[in-house]
Amino acid sequence: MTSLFDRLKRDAAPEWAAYVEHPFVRGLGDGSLPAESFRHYLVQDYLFLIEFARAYAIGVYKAPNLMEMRKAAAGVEAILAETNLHLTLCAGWGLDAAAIEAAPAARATIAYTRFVQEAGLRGDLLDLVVGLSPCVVGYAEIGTALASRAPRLADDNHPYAAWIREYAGEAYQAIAAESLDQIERLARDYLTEARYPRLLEIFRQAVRLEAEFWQMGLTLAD
Ligand SMILES: Cc1ncc(CO)c(N)n1
Repeated sequence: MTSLFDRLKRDAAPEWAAYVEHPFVRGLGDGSLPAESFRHYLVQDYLFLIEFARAYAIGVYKAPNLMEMRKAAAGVEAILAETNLHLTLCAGWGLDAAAIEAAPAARATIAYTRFVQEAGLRGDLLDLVVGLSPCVVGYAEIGTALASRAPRLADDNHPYAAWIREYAGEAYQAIAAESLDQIERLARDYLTEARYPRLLEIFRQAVRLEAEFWQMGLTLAD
């Protein structure tokens, strides 16, 4: 049987392609992305991760049992740990945590984080994890694709090597695999055909908001 995640991805195929093959992603891969766009994106992504961790934390509250509660808590930890990459890269540009946190959130950042928080508050844990899945699973897919394609990644001349290595790396791939397991586990207990269209709508919107996040970085939008 098709997994819930594969079904969602197939039913939102055009939106998924627009996300994982966005021009920003192409620029990351071949190194042609303007440094200014990457910096704007990364500062916003730091702000994103703080609010995204808050969305994950809703999963701790919504967990139907202790095992799911522990998994959700580990998810919060993993998202918060991801900010270390951002702090390392930002330190190279003379930006510390206080400076990044003082930056105003862009509308794309607010739209995406508030959308997933609200989907989780309104629904159950399955609604929440479906809304969170394009993030972790998508970046794992993008990281793997870029690492296999990117020229010059082996030497350190590639301007975005650290970013690509982080998301292609074993630790991040393991987090994405956990996330997929969690969706399928919850689907077994809570998925009905009647609620599938609503889950697809949450998924589709989250994927669109991911593409808009890249677009915000590319165009330096506030
Ligand atoms: C916008 C966005 N989506 C996904 C991830 C992966 O955690 C991230 N860091 N930022």
